Amino acid sequence: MAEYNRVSECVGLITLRNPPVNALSAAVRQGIVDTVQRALSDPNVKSVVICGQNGIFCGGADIKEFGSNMTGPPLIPMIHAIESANKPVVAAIEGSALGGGLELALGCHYRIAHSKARLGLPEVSLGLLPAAGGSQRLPRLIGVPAALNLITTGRHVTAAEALQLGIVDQVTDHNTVDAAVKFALSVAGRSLDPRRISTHPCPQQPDLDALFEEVMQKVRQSARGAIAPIACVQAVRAAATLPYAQGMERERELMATLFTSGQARALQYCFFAERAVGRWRMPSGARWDTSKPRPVHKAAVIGLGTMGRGITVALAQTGLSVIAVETQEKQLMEAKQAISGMLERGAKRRGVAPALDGVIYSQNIQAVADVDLVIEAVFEDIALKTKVFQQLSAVCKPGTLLCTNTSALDVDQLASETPNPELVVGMHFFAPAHVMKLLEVVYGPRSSPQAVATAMQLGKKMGKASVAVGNCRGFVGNRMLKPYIEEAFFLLEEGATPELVDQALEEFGFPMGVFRMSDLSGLDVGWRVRKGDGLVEPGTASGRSARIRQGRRYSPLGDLLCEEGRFGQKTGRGWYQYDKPGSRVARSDPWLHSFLGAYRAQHGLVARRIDHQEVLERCLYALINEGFHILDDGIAAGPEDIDVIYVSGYGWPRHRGGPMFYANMVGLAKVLERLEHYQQLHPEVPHLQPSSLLRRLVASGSPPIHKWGEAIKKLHSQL
Ligand SMILES: CC/C=C\C=C\CC(=O)SCCNC(=O)CCNC(=O)[C@H](O)C(C)(C)COP(=O)(O)OP(=O)(O)OC[C@H]1O[C@@H](n2cnc3c(N)ncnc32)[C@H](O)[C@@H]1OP(=O)(O)O
Repeated sequence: MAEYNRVSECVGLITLRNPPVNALSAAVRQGIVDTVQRALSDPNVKSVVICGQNGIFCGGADIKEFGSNMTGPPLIPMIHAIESANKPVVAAIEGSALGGGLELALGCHYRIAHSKARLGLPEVSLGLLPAAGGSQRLPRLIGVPAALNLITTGRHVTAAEALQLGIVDQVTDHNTVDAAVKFALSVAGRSLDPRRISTHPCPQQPDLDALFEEVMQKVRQSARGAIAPIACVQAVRAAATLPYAQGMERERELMATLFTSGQARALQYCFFAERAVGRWRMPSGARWDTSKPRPVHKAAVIGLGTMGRGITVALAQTGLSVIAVETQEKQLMEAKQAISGMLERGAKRRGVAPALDGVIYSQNIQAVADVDLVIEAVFEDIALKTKVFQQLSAVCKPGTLLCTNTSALDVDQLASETPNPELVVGMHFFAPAHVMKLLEVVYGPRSSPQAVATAMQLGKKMGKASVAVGNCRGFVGNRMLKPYIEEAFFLLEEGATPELVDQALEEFGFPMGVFRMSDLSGLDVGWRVRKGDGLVEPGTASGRSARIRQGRRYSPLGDLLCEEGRFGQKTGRGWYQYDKPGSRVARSDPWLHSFLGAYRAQHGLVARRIDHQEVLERCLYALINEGFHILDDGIAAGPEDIDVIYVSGYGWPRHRGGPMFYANMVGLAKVLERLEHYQQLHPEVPHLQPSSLLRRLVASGSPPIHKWGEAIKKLHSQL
């Protein structure tokens, strides 16, 4: 709703009230329409101020309403009525003015912002465009290039940048509403014609066609199949080339296409999923809202390899004191130099001072005696990690939380080697740890809720999408990746090439296909794991039996490449070839193609034609199937957890919502039918055997994804 008051005798003050972000719900829109009319019809009111309660102007349209039949007054005429008013209307912007919130402000005649406010048109990140006149007014106000930048990226700008761009008229460090009221009084009675943005022509721009062509090309490249950024460019083009009314019509048409698209649904799902994972719960019943995190002022990182360095930077950038420990002097000095460089570059980018003094370097593990939390990031070796944990248990003050950054080892086993297993959790960072958004917080049966709450809160402070997951081999992300990679290997055996598989996955929207990604991360990583699992055998055997290991189909292709010293980019050869070791541009490698031919001949495999559809179904449905196993096992609390992990850490295209959302969109029955089909063709591949949860969900009528939680509970209680 919107509240109306008269202040300073002749200013009508309208306050948007819809916690937490004053979203423009039907009730708020109705409130604005009513109160604006009231202010305009009151002869004692000379000017109007619109503000939001609780220090936030407005977070935009109410995204929750998008999925339902929208009622209440529409935004466009509401904003138009404000712009057409014959009394000055001033927006008092505190906190955020985003999306429809900024569009409302652009309909006002003046905008006053608090210095800490953020403004933006983030609709593109929800699969939409600013369709309440924003795509038409902003270019008229700030020019085409700046508007294109803001609208196609959805980035939020500070009040200072907004002032510089001309979005706001004044910035204040004081009470914004008071400043806006004072301002409103000062402009009462002035002509409003020049203040109605929709009546302005777009500022002239030389060589408009070339500009739009260049931007469109850039946007198409980075969009990876997302349609909203392209529609945003088209809408701004309409602003630049058409009269306002026709531009609005084009805005409406483009929005109509986007609004009902699967992409908008997926992106809006991601928005809520990212918030839902913060409300974590464990199978024990422990939950986010009943578990109090411990304060963390001082942290330590043990082991300053690539991961440890990134973690140190991520911690220091949150303002924590960090003790960074590396036992070898040379490595410690190298790490210090690298960490300082990363901190300096990060600070420069963010326009702040680097937190160099926040990190203390030491060769001695005793230096961590008084820290609140330790993150161990030594080499992935259970014996080594166990030793470090035992040392930490002896050195640290009582109650220090012990976290392990492992991607594969058993967190429970590690915890059981310490006197206080309740203080142990996994913190699985992704490289580079100061850049990548994802953090899996891994709890074991003995991890205390407080330990989980503390790690989750620290993750949030570091700006990570933190997801609490149970302990199992590979946790959630890597566990699901295994069948995906295995299917890609099998496809090569059956006749595909790395180029074909990668192209199908990249067209789907992954930034890199499985083979280009494997070249980037290093083929030796998986080789080491497979060796540890006793799967690697000398490469001379041939025939089907050579490709069945531990009772299931196995492809030794990756092992054979490693035996050739082809570890990917770092050796200049992998699934592709590179100009030199370390170079990043992958080129097709004729050697690899003849190697595949020889391999198939040796194993009696006849290459067949494989299309993109089969690549997608085999790789993605195998991965999704593992996701259902994970849900059934209670390792992830809900599909949102899996989807946030995949979108934030594994390059799953956000406009497809994550693997479980994608399965829901494709239809669970279809996923089940295709898995059954492939399982019949490949009975020796257990990961193609449909999960029992998937079967049960289909049998119970394929409930929509937001009802899976209930369905899973019900299905479990029936077991
Ligand atoms: C014809 C025209 C038709 C449609 C036009 C659409 C234009 C639009 O306006 S689309 C919406 C554009 N706005 C946004 O994208 C802003 C989204 N919100 C945010 O970026 C942030 O929430 C924030 C406003 C910057 C506040 O951040 P923070 O303080 O970190 O809080 P959160 O945890 O993010 O949010 C708190 C709580 O509010 C819910 N919420 C936030 N924004 C909206 C919204 N626009 N609609 C509905 N609900 C919103 C958010 O989901 C959180 O609630 P949970 O229950 O935790 O999910």
